[in-house]
Amino acid sequence: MTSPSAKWEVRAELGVHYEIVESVDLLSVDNVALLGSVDRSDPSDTQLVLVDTTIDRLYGDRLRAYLEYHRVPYHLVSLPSAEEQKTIDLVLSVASAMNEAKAFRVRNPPIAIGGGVMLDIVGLAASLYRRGIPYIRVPTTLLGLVDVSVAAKTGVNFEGFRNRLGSYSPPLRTLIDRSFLATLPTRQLRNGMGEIFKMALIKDARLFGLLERYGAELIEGKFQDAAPPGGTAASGGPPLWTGANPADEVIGRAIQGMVEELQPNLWEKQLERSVDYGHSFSPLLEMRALPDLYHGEAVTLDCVFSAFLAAHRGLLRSDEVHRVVACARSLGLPVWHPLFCDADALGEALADTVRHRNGDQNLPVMAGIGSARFLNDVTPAELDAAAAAMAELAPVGAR
Ligand SMILES: NC(=O)c1ccc[n+]([C@@H]2O[C@H](COP(=O)([O-])OP(=O)(O)OC[C@H]3O[C@@H](n4cnc5c(N)ncnc54)[C@H](O)[C@@H]3O)[C@@H](O)[C@H]2O)c1
Ligand SMILES: O=C(CO)[C@@H](O)[C@H](O)[C@H](O)[C@H](O)COP(=O)(O)O
Ligand SMILES: [Zn+2]
Repeated sequence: MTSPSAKWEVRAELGVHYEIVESVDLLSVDNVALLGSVDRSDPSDTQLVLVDTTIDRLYGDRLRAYLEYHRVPYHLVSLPSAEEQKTIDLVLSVASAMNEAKAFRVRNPPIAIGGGVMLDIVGLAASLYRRGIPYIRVPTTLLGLVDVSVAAKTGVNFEGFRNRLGSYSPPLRTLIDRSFLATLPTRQLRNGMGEIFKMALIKDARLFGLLERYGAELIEGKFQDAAPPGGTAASGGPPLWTGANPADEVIGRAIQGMVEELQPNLWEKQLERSVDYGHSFSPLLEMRALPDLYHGEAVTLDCVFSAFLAAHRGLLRSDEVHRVVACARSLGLPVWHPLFCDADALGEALADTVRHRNGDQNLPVMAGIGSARFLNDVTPAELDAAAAAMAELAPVGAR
């Protein structure tokens, strides 16, 4: 029936809509945002809730009480969550939990509550289960709130490579509640600041100013203060924040920046992505350094290293480089690491990133504070020069 020249074509559009919604005190029994986000048209459906073990320890009792108060039959599964455990094995454990909870194709989506690791694992499992079911994200870390909250991507680490297995699978909805940050350890708050710092450097000079002025105080107050921290009195100037308080403005601007950058290029057909700033050398080096470096710390090191590359090209003045380094330090983030001074490791990391970017460097670099451009011709000599500049930041004993 078919001649050798016969040909059929299939074209389809993949429309997508999801939302990131703030809802304060999600686990209060009066707050129905959590259950209102899932289709519970049959109240006898078992609600699958996946949490990380720390969240279970800290919030498990409240969560169970919340579900029981609303008479929701539930299957609550608690999974370990650390970068070293972000593997396909845990994705399969989540798929088993979906079977146990008798998950539907669309109805009654699973709810994932935890940091970026947990959300990535559940997101990938949801994209595989029945070839894709919806899910709800509830980030509980700062990094989760400002970055994973908006992302369409899921992923797990594989054979020493970061997010080597993954999918594009946005959630149905992300619920944002910064009250979870009250229990987050200081180093994890700093870690989340790493991604906010990245966004400020390439897109939002005002956000950078807010970080310089209020960043350290926000970390100290775990982003909980309703009133502005004492920046006004301490610095003598008028307050910089314009929203209800600096915590909301910093989180809000970071999320808004992600939405603006991701929405026009959600499926990453365009591989020049400014949100890849801080993610050019770090993916491989972060994995090599495990468990020493958290993701946001590795991103910060890459941001500082790439600032030296930009300065070498005349895209950044020395006073701007100085502000970048000083701001990272004020946030308690690292500005030096031996792997970022190792030209061979840096070259290897860039080579893998070039493969990820389909053969081009597409290296985002700062062009002044708050804007970016892309380089495609960075040489090994430039990597050496930036590595040498980074080595100058080493603590005296480490030089
Ligand atoms: N999908 C995406 O596009 C995307 C975007 C950015 C980052 N990520 C991924 O996110 C991961 C990093 O996420 P992370 O920084 O949230 O780390 P994480 O998920 O490992 O969480 C950090 C630690 O904090 C604990 N924790 C979580 N919430 C807490 C709370 N409220 N109180 C006390 N402890 C709490 C966790 O149990 C964990 O021990 C990386 O694997 C990264 O690749 C994914
Ligand atoms: O780390 C991540 C995603 O894992 C985000 O912070 C970030 O904005 C970007 O999505 C990165 O550019 C990483 O992309 P990829 O290397 O995982 O493809
Ligand atoms: Zn990141």
